[in-house]
Amino acid sequence: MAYIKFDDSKVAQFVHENELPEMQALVTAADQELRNGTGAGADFRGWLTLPTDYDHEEFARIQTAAEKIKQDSDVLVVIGIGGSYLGAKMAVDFLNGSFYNSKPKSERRGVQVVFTGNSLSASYLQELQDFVGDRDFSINVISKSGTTTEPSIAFRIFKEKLIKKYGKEEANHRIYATTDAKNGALRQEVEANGYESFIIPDDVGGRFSVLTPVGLLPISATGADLNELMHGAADAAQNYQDADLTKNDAYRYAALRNILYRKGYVTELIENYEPNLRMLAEWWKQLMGESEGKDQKGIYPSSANFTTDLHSLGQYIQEGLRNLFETVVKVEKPPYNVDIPMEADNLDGLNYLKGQSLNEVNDKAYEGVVLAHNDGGVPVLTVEIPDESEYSLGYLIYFFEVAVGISGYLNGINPFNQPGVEAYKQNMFALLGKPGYEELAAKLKKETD
Ligand SMILES: O=P(O)(O)OC[C@H]1O[C@H](O)[C@H](O)[C@@H](O)[C@@H]1O
Repeated sequence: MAYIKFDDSKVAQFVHENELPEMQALVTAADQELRNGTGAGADFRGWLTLPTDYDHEEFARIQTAAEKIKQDSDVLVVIGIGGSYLGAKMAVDFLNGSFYNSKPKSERRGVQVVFTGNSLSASYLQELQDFVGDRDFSINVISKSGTTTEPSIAFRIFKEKLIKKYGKEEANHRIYATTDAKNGALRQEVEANGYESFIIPDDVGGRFSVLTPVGLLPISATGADLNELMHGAADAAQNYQDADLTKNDAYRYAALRNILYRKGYVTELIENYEPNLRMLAEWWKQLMGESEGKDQKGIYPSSANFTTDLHSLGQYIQEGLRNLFETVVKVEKPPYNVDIPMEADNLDGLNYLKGQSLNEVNDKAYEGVVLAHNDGGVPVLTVEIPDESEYSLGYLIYFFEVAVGISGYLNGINPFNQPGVEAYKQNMFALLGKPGYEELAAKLKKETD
């Protein structure tokens, strides 16, 4: 029995029975490109074997660092953007629920973990500084390139606060840097100041890096079990190796989304029924969007959070432009369940729910939505995980990572680069007067005059 249950029965009416078998030859070719390194971007496949092939000494050092942070800090300020933010935030929320940071210390397994450096909002930065206040804190600054503007600015601000509070020497012991082994400004700062540092492997791109120190230190600071997380990913790596579409659900997912894409279903909505999975969608959107949106093609990855968004986007999904398909990430057994109280006067008429728990009501909502959206012309895929454990999260991460690798090759692109994200940065640097950008600045000035 598969650990993740992948249900594609609700795309059956949109996909002819020949279509999936017809994809097999292409999937087999994509699998070979991915496994043998003959496809584009082959230098960035480190995530494929990462769940078993990682630096165990560093892994232990991460856990030691997390213990130290738990001893000497109330808050860990995690600074990063894109792949150096989304995976960590997604995992922290997934594993600890919606109110982790608000819980009293005695009810938390770790320190409060807050995130910044993921926008250029002065207000957010100020509010976060106020939130940290006079309490003890440490910083985990994360940047693969070590040169990204948003985290660099946030780091300067929180570093200043840290130095003011503790003095330079103690501050240096409270900064944990996760970056490239050799390159980038952050690595230089590590060398100069002796921060404890962790390495983002060269062959793992940012959006595939959640199981590297990028995600592991923030996750560990909340007290979550890193071994179980890696164990889940390792089992997934083992179980999603067969190129046979009847045996590999991650590959089947990749094939089906390409079949749907070619029929005009060009937008995929990732959906959940649990608010602490909201950031899973944000992580997934970078994974899919940066991997697949290139060469003027690719599925547009979007999201909806249910049942919340049934009351906002539901109308569009049901009856709007028919270019959508849905992928639901469903949790079979969420961590909690709640009974709905019965009232003698039944003024709100809810007593018909007698004997049904809130999780059962949520499940019925899911079933009702799938049927309605299917009737409305929307194909629905479901990826069901048993629970919200570390093991399940590791498994799920790997499911989507391997799926996007195959999916990208099926669509004839390099799933592992992201050339397009540089375009705006050049303009921004020129407009801000960064040295080396004088020529572009003059050109932009002419265009805007
Ligand atoms: O980790 P960093 O080098 O700071 O990069 C953070 C992010 O910024 C970029 O713009 C890339 O598009 C992302 O792939 C990356 O995850």
